[in-house]
Amino acid sequence: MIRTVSVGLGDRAYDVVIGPGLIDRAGERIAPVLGKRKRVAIVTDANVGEHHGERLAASLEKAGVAVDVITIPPGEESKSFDGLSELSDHLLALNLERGDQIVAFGGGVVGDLAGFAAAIYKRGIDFVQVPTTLLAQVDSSVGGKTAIDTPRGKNLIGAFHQPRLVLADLDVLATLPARELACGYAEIIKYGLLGDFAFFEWLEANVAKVLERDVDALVRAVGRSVEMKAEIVAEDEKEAGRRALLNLGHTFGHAIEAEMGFGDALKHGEAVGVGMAQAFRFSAAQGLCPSQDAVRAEAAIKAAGLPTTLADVRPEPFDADALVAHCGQDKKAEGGKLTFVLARGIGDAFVAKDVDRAALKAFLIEEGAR
Ligand SMILES: NC(=O)c1ccc[n+]([C@@H]2O[C@H](COP(=O)([O-])OP(=O)(O)OC[C@H]3O[C@@H](n4cnc5c(N)ncnc54)[C@H](O)[C@@H]3O)[C@@H](O)[C@H]2O)c1
Ligand SMILES: O=C(O)C(=O)C[C@@H](O)[C@H](O)[C@H](O)COP(=O)(O)O
Ligand SMILES: [Zn+2]
Repeated sequence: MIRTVSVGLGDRAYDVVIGPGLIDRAGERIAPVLGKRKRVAIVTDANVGEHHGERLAASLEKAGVAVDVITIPPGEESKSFDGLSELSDHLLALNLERGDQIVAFGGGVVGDLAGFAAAIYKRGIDFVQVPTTLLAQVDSSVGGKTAIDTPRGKNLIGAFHQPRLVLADLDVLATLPARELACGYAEIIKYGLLGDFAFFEWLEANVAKVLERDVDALVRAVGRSVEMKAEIVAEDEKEAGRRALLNLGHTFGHAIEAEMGFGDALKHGEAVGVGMAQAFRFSAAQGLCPSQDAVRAEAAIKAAGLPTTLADVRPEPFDADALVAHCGQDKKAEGGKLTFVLARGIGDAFVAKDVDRAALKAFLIEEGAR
């Protein structure tokens, strides 16, 4: 039942271990990647800490690891300059040394924030990811993108910093709220939409099983997602080319998130649901993709209870110019020109450079922005 996927990055290669029962034996797997002093700071949020914190700390201590725990407030708001400042101060107060490590124990918010803190603390220390949301298990814990948000946009301040090990314990998903499970599903179906039609068809048939947390379905869904991400990251770690495909739905999605102010009203996975449906509709409107593929992609995203339109996010229309301006802040933009991930069909995404701003604005107005 345990599946291990390796991220092939030479002397920085690491394993992503997926399966049930990993938290209780995490110490045995984490201790060997630690320095001489075997000391870690677990960074977690209040929800994860309450449900699973003691078990992780006990498992590490049993393996001879000295543990301190730092608990941050749950929610995207923690992925901010203020959140980073508080966390860095806490790490300094513990006097964590360069040979010590951070264990990021939580969803993508904890992973992105703690990973970024690890990248810059005393000019960089190692860290381990123990992802506890479906989204973090299939996506954010793998690949080394770490960041915080600013009011100007999503993940705009950050670093590439790869973890030493990822432990994705499927048992912890038992306590995850259904809304968060759907957010993870958005990033899972992204892999099918961007490059694996057979996986997409399997997801169409098995969406209920994944959302019911059927273990076999989770092993397959998480395993295939991580396998695809690991392969892409190993080929293009710093997003010079193909890695941008993992951004399908994110240029639209991040723009909507920024307009919504990074709160609880719209979660990242939900924004990606809308963004991917928009990427397919925009591709169809540009004559790049059959319109029946856009309809099918949207139906598959909706089947998980995810939003797919701007009106699903809020009744008040979005400002088209503001959305276009956010797209211009996107990290894929080049020479002031917009880059999007578009599709020729389901399972066949590509990177489109120099997307026309007027066409984008007209499309967003079609979509209900004003
Ligand atoms: N670095 C990357 O490659 C990458 C990829 C995708 C997303 N992200 C980022 O990840 C973030 C979203 O992550 P997320 O969706 O995991 O959200 P999250 O970290 O906010 O977690 C969602 C909620 O679930 C709770 N939670 C987590 N695990 C739980 C568990 N096992 N049981 C009960 N409650 C639990 C958390 O406390 C939180 O309230 C966004 O900031 C996004 O930008 C980064
Ligand atoms: O790992 C990647 O590469 C991704 O694009 C994965 C995305 O799901 C993730 O949300 C990522 O943080 C977005 O990256 P960004 O560079 O657009 O901030
Ligand atoms: Zn994402």
